[in-house]
Parts: sequence; structure tokens; C-alpha cells
Amino acid sequence: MALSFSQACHDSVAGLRNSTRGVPVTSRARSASLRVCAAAAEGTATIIDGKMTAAAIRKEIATELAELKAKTSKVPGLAVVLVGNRKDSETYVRSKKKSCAEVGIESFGTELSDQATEEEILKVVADYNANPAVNGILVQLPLPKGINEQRVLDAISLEKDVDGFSPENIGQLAMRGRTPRFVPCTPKGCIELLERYNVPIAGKNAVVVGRSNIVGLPAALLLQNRDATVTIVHSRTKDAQKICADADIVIAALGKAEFMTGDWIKPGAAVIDVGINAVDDKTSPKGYKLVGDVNYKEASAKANWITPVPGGVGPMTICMLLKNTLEGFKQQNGL
Ligand SMILES: NC(=O)C1=CN([C@@H]2O[C@H](COP(=O)(O)OP(=O)(O)OC[C@H]3O[C@@H](n4cnc5c(N)ncnc54)[C@H](OP(=O)(O)O)[C@@H]3O)[C@@H](O)[C@H]2O)C=CC1
Ligand SMILES: Nc1nc(=O)c2c([nH]1)NC[C@@H]1CN(c3ccc(C(=O)N[C@@H](CCC(=O)O)C(=O)O)cc3)C=[N+]21
Repeated sequence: MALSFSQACHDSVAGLRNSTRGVPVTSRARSASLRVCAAAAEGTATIIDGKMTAAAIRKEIATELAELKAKTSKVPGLAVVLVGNRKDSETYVRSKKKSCAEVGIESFGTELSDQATEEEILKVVADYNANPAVNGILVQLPLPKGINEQRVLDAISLEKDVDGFSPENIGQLAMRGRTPRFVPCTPKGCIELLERYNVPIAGKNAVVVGRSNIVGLPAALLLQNRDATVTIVHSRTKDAQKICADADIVIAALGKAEFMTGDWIKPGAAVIDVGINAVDDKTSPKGYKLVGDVNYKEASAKANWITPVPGGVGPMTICMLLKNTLEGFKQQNGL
């Protein structure tokens, strides 16, 4: 017997609710799915909910941390160094502190003015390197103009480099059979989302748009480690759109608001949108809104899976930072 259209939609939504994808589906995802059903019979992308997935992982971290605390009478510590007064950086740093408190990680923080010298910043890093209560150190990027970012990052002890930005760490990530001490947070969050939503990776064509040291390059290495066939697209790539339109998995990290329109997306693809771009929005009290590097409306009509912005990769980045800090604590205490 053929199902009516509305019955089929109902069943697909119920299927989402009882999802075996590892995370429950929010009412937002359900209502989005219902909306799509009302609009068209195809294009029902599963919304990969980073906010909820991150909340679930924070619970896992809090549980493990409590067990370790009972065993060792110690808690992990994370130090965040903020230089200057960029509003977006201040927001992230606040959010990191709040997340640390939620899972039971002790927060350390130093805020320096945008006039701080490189030597002053290096002194702060050296003090945290020497402090045994600090298991992870993060220097918020970008640093003010005139500061040699690489020199500051290189000063962080490898044992405490929870961002995973060191050349040693990226090298380990690139080499087969090696295990990096820390996997960089944003790419790690992207993979965690793909895995928790059961998106197949092995043997698939994956395209990473962007080749930065902190997102694009490590994301490509992680996908390759999971046996995807990986292409990296950058600003000098010819036919970038055509290459992306052939991808089963797209990780967009180019930093251009809604740059990738629907025609960049292969039907059925998984789309992970790393971009965080503020665009003017007079209807919002803040005067702006955040959008990704992908045109969400167009891409979600073609993709099978898609991350929203906000609420996708961003919350996962912070969550993976907590995970790396816990990892550092275990490594440094021989646990
Ligand atoms: N959600 C999160 O947790 C995080 C989000 N972000 C966001 O992700 C985005 C990328 O960040 P990040 O990697 O630091 O950015 P970068 O500016 O360091 O790198 C951008 C990359 O995109 C490439 N690129 C630029 N324009 C194009 C184009 N038209 N076509 C193809 N490739 C292009 C550049 O190429 P080339 O190398 O040739 O210059 C470069 O490799 C930003 O929006 C940022 O805000 C960043 C970190 C964390
Ligand atoms: N040393 C260093 N490590 C980083 O990992 C690092 C950095 N410097 N500099 C800046 C980028 C950017 N980044 C984000 C983290 C969280 C959100 C995030 O939580 N975003 C929320 C929205 C937040 C809001 O509303 O402003 C979301 O997407 O839902 C975004 C971006 C980490 N970065």
C-alpha cells in the first residue's frame, strides 16, 4: 500500500526522533524537517546539531573528570591568554570559561592590553608552562598587529598545546602510524559531528575549502586518516565550484559569508560549515547576525546532512578544547 505524502513525512520525522545517530534530535530539527516536508518531498537534510552534541559531550567529560578527581584529588586546569579588546575574542574567551566551569575544569586567564609587548606575552606563557596546575594553554588568535604570532605559539610547551597548533603536532597528524598529542579543536569537532551522525567517510570524496594551519589543513589530514579521498581547495584553485559539486563531504572554511551557494553542493552530500561571519542585520538587537561560508537555505535543500551557523561547529570547537585539556591532564599525570 502506498503511503500518503503526509504519512511519509510523519514517519520520517518519527524516525528522526528515534534516531540511532547517537544524539537525540531537537524540536528545532524536527520542526525544520516538518517544514521541509510541507514544502517539498526532497531535500530533507538532517540538521547536525553542534550545540546539542557539544552539551552531550560535556556531560561525558564531566563524568570522566569527576572519576579522575575522586582518584587523584586533582582537577585539570586551562589557561587562556587574551591580548587586546576584540569583541569576538572576548566572547569566545567568556564562553570557554563558562564551559570549563560546567565540566569542572579550573580556569586560569590573563588579559593584556593591545599595547602589550611580545616579551610580556612570552612571560605570561612561560609562567603557565611552569605552573603544574595548568594542563592546557590557549593564546587567543589573532594577536594584535606587530606581535609575532608564531613566536608566541612556539613558546607554549608541547605538553600543554591543547590547540594542537605546533608543527610537531601537525607533523604527527600528517604521518601514518603516528598519534598526535592533541588534535586541533575545530577540525576534531567537525569529525566528531560526522561520526556521531553516522556520516560515512571511508572511500568518500571529501573536499576541504581553505588550507589554514588551524582549520583547513588539519581537517584535510583527519579526513585522509579516515580513508576519505581528499581535495583541498584554496583561493588559487581553478573550478572550485565544480570540484565541490563532486564532493560527498564538504568542509567549508574560507571565511566568506554565504559564499558557497546551492550549485556548489552535490545532492546527498554532508556539509560542515566552519565559517563564522558577522553580517549587518537591522532586525537583530545587536545590529548583526552570524552566517557561515555556505548559503544554508540553498545548501540544505540539496544536502543529506548540514551544520547550521550558529549552533554547528562553533560549540564543538570549545567542547573539543575541554576534551583536549582533560587529555593533557591525563597525559601529564600518567593516568
Ligand atoms: N567555528 C569555529 O570554531 C571556527 C571558525 N572559524 C571560521 O572559519 C573560517 C576560516 O577560518 P581560517 O581557516 O582561520 O581562515 P583563513 O583566512 O586563515 O583561511 C582561509 C582559507 O580560505 C581560502 N580561501 C579564501 N577565499 C577563497 C575562495 N574564494 N575560494 C577558495 N578558497 C578560498 C584561503 O586560501 P589561500 O590559502 O589561497 O589564501 C585560505 O586557505 C572563518 O570564517 C573563521 O571565522 C575559524 C576557526 C574556528
Ligand atoms: N587559539 C585559538 N584557538 C581557537 O580555537 C580560536 C582562536 N584562537 N581564535 C578564533 C577562532 C574562532 N573560534 C571559535 C570558537 C567558538 C565559536 C562559537 O562558539 N560560536 C558560536 C556562536 C558564538 C557567538 O554567538 O558569537 C556558534 O557558532 O554557535 C566560534 C569560533 C575559535 N578560534
